[in-house]
Amino acid sequence: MDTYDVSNVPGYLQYLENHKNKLKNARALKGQPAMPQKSRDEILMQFMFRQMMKETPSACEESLQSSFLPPAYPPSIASFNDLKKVMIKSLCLETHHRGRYLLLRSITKTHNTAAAMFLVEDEDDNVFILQLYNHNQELSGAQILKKGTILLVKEPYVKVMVDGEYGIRVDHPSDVSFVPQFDHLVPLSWRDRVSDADEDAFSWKVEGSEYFNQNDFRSAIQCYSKGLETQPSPELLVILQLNRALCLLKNHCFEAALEDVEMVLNLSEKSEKGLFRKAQAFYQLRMFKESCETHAILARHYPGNTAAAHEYQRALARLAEVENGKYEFKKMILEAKKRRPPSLDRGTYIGPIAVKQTESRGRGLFTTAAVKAGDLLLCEKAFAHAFHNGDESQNLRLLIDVDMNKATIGTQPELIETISQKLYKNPSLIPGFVDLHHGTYEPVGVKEVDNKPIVDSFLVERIIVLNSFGCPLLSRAIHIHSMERVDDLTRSSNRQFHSVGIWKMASYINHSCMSNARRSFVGDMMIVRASMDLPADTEITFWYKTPLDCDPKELPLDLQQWGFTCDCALCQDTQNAGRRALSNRVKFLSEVETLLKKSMMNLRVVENLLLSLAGTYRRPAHEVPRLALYPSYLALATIYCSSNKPKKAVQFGLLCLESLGFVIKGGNIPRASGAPLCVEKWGLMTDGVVGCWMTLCRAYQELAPDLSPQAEGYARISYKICVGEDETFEQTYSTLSHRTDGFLVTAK
Ligand SMILES: C[S@@+](CC[C@H](N)C(=O)[O-])C[C@H]1O[C@@H](n2cnc3c(N)ncnc32)[C@H](O)[C@@H]1O
Repeated sequence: MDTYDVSNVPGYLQYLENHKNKLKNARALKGQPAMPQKSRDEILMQFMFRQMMKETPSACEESLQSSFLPPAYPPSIASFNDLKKVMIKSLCLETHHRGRYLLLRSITKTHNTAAAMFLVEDEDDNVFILQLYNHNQELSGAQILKKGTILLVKEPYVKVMVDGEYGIRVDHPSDVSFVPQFDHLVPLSWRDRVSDADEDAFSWKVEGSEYFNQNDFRSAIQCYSKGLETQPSPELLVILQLNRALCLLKNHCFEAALEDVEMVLNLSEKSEKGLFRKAQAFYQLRMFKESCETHAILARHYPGNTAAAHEYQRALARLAEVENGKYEFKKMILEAKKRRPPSLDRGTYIGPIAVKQTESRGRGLFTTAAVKAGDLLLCEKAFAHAFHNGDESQNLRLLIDVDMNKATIGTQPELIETISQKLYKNPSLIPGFVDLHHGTYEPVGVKEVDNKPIVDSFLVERIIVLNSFGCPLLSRAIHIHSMERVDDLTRSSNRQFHSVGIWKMASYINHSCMSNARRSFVGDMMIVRASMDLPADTEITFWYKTPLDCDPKELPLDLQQWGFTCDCALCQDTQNAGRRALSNRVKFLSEVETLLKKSMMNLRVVENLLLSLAGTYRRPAHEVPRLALYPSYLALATIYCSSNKPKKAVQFGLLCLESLGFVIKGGNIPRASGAPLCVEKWGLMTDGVVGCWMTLCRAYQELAPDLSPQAEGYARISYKICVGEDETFEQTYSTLSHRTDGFLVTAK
């Protein structure tokens, strides 16, 4: 949703086709020996040269990096004990070596491009390229793969890579493990020291702490684990377990950290560090209630621990957000502007909504109580978010997925990696994530093997394709941008974004062009508000793609990517409209748009054309919105308001809202009675609606001053629905603005 899909853009389409051809040619080599007929030195020289060339971008080289997804293959679900060792010399091309494992040692440093890539050797001294996908963040900083790192690859997949080289490709995090030097699998010739037998728990603790001080948490964890195996004294056991818990926290393995501190607290229930780390692990797992409960015990026993007291306050604030849905949105906006990535430390509020089975759209999200337009339904922290800072091409990638016939530009590869690693490190999150819609993809159905979770990165990718949202840094900025473009009639809200994320609860919302809710973003928080009054037990829908800006003939929208066709009233009506009515609609619309772009125009001619355009619709607008009309009505309302014809401004302002499906009472001039202005039914919500209400507010000032603040009130609700909050309304709109739609050009 709102991602940069370039699958049908000619240049990329060609790219996709070329890639498919390469895959076809590669498949023809299936089963042939993979080991190159070159000496070890030749391979090494060639590898280094290629990496050097990749690191020195030439002037003509495109800055956009590509990631290619091969046809999906399942992760290994074999137990290590059932696997036999295979050597490089026996590997075959385009083959998944099921029932086998490779023990490898890196002989070069890592080159982190789309994948972490390096040369490895086996015990026969044969060398080969290894590509580890979804490991870049894991293998960065102090944890970068050093020369001499030992790895075990389960059921290795050997591929002809895009550049024609041969290599082992690992996609699933659970298919590879980093083997400590002292593991019994490691041959003596690969060890720095001959034996670790004499090392005691204390030595392991010292060694672990050295790694910790270098921020190499993976190696530190290995040392502390080894120390724990050597029957340490009770004091040392607690230290090793606490130290390992800290490293696990730093390495984002929050569940394992929790297990360690529980062990400590079983031995010593008042351990200050144990309680503190437990509270931190719960916080990171977003279990704020449990975190607060642990903090309460900590505060009782250690009232002087100021760091813990500070974190307790933080956990209490999160809990309040989760329970009450009260957020300081202005503060969040400032934070989102400053923080990179804009990851906000906030809790998720789930309003009066619940997931339920629908009749024909799988599961959907429903209201559990009646709500009003503008009410907060959901304010959700991203499960994972990959941010792209618009100015740099740094983490921007072209992702080619041959299975799905899809090419996207954005941060999708980073998101696949972030989620794959998050699940691998915190397996309790797997069921909730893989419950998300994944179409026809068949998961392996095995949760763990040898006490390690199985993570399928292709399943992760498929879930991302079907459930991810492209998102701006701030929806408010997008709103401002669309209001600044006064000359653009449509003020497009059909946007595509390079940043992408997964919001699990929002993923259950189905699409309808006749949407009744709208999403907006502040950093990595998604805000979903009702865009109309909804009774209890109503299915909540929003746009995967907006129907507002498309050519009338483009309905029903192309939603093929999600595997369904929209059958809302709008799409059905367009399909039933008949060719003649549709081509007339297109013709009149184009004529009106051309006229409205001119600096001098005959407004009577425009009005007559709009009457003809309205005549192409058969059903009333409150049943089927008249999308081709609303931008022109809005333009006329603005023109009449600024040329001091408030009556006409009211007429066209109301027509604009009615064309979007609104039913408004008490707004017409002359007034039939002194009845208040009242929206009896809300229509489709687009950014322009805010300006339309503000134009009405201005026009009523002269004609019916009591209606003016009511129109402003509706502008405020509409603003809240569009940008997620109304705390910044006064910074953005004012009745004193020199613009008739109240927009403040100084809004930032
Ligand atoms: C993000 S998921 C929405 C939740 C999903 N219905 C579920 O059961 O998890 C997107 C998928 O929902 C289904 N869907 C969404 N809107 C639909 C609609 N208007 N009509 C039919 N299916 C729809 C499609 O299968 C689509 O790929």
